[in-house]
Amino acid sequence: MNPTTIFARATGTGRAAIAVLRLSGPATADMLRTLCGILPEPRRASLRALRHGSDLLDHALVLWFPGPRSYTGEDGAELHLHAGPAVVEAVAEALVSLGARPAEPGEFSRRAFSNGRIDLLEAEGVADLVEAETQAQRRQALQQADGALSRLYDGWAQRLRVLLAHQEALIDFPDEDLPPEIEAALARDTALLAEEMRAHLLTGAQGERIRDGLVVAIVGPPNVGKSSLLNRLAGRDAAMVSDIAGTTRDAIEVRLVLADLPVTLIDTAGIRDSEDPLEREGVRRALRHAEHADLVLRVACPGAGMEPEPRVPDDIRVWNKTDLAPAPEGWIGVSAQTGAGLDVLRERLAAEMRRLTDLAGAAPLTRARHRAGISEALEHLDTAPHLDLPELRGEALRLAMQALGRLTGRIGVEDLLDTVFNQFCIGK
Ligand SMILES: Nc1nc2c(c(=O)[nH]1)N(C=O)[C@@H](CNc1ccc(C(=O)N[C@@H](CCC(=O)O)C(=O)O)cc1)CN2
Ligand SMILES: Nc1nc2c(ncn2[C@@H]2O[C@H](COP(=O)(O)OP(=O)(O)OP(=O)(O)O)[C@@H](O)[C@H]2O)c(=O)[nH]1
Ligand SMILES: [K+]
Repeated sequence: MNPTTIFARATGTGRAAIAVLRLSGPATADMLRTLCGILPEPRRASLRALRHGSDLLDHALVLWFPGPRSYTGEDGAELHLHAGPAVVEAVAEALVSLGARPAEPGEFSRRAFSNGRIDLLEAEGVADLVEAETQAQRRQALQQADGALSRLYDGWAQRLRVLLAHQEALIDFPDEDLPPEIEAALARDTALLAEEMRAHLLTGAQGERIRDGLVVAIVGPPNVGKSSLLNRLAGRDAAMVSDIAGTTRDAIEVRLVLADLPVTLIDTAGIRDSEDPLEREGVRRALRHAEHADLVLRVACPGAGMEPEPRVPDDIRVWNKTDLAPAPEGWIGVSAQTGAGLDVLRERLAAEMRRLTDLAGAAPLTRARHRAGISEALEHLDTAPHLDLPELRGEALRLAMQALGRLTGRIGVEDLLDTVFNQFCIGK
């Protein structure tokens, strides 16, 4: 059955000069002929009057992409319109009356996937590229969209295929005089592959931090200036400041970009013993945030009790209110009031964040889906050597291969496609 021809606005809906409608599907050529009179030259921007019946809709730049040399692999087109909502609406209505329907989120990329233009990992990379807000996210997304993870996983699947062939040779000729080295080599190569996967799993910590952002919690006793510090770092008055101890009850989160990386700064309730149930809950949450954060800023100041809670070595110790008294040895001295020392603190934070996201050039896994797939493959590889029967060892290798195949989408993923593509925005 022919797929329906779909269309969507590919550009944003804010006030703008140009709006791009993209089309994909077998009726594209007919629709262009109806709207423009003739088909424009392939892949060249042509200025055309768009008409529907007697109605002149717009003067637009029109691009015609005959399949399979198109993003989706189907016939496709782009209409670069004047962005007035009434213009876009008129053209959309004309397309619907010609048999097209609005696309679902991610439907263009889903068709590109179905037509073998991109695999699932590349599609996810494209989705991340569309969402990228920081330069680190852009680089990582582009790398994945360009197939870096696909090549890695395909390479592993290929090695597994060879191992499986050797394993099957052992099954088919059990009494044959296969050199005993084969069995040993198989075990060794399987273990080697498993080690590479284990190392790759570790990159997920960095990859997911780059994609989702790092969490930095600001903790310490009441009134040391945690909220003041958050406001300084955020560059705006996000959290309330007062000289009343226990001002911040629930955590306050601010998103910002530091060292090209997305970071969520969390201001937490001042940690102290309190009878007030609300404040106690605030303290409980503060401790939980500190525990789950990628980095913790431990704040203290003159006169405040120091380090009532256990301190983790990676914590950054910040001494606030240096306008009142200098910082002791081993603390970064700042004044949230005057701004003194803030640059040093930002640089230290940036350095720690770079350390937590450093990949030394490796392509990291970037999603829980990847972590789950690699973990599954790894489990099978780790089990294989402990199975007595060569048939079972072969089956374990096959299952590991399948887990990798589901990551690229090369095998058995129908059930998974909705989850992956529904996360896309419309028009992608
Ligand atoms: N106007 C516009 N800008 C865009 C896109 C688009 O579709 N339209 N893209 C959409 O995501 C991105 C560019 N990526 C693209 C990837 C493949 C093809 C494509 O048509 N590929 C064909 C033909 C290549 C060629 O002309 O030589 C192919 O690979 O066969 C187009 C865009 C970003 N910018
Ligand atoms: N002198 C001086 N006062 C500061 C500085 N930073 C904050 N303060 C003052 O210290 C008091 C407490 O500041 P907050 O930012 O509310 O402190 P907090 O740690 O968030 O307090 P809680 O929410 O109660 O835990 C306020 O009166 C601030 O104006 C500083 O660098 N120097
Ligand atoms: K306070």
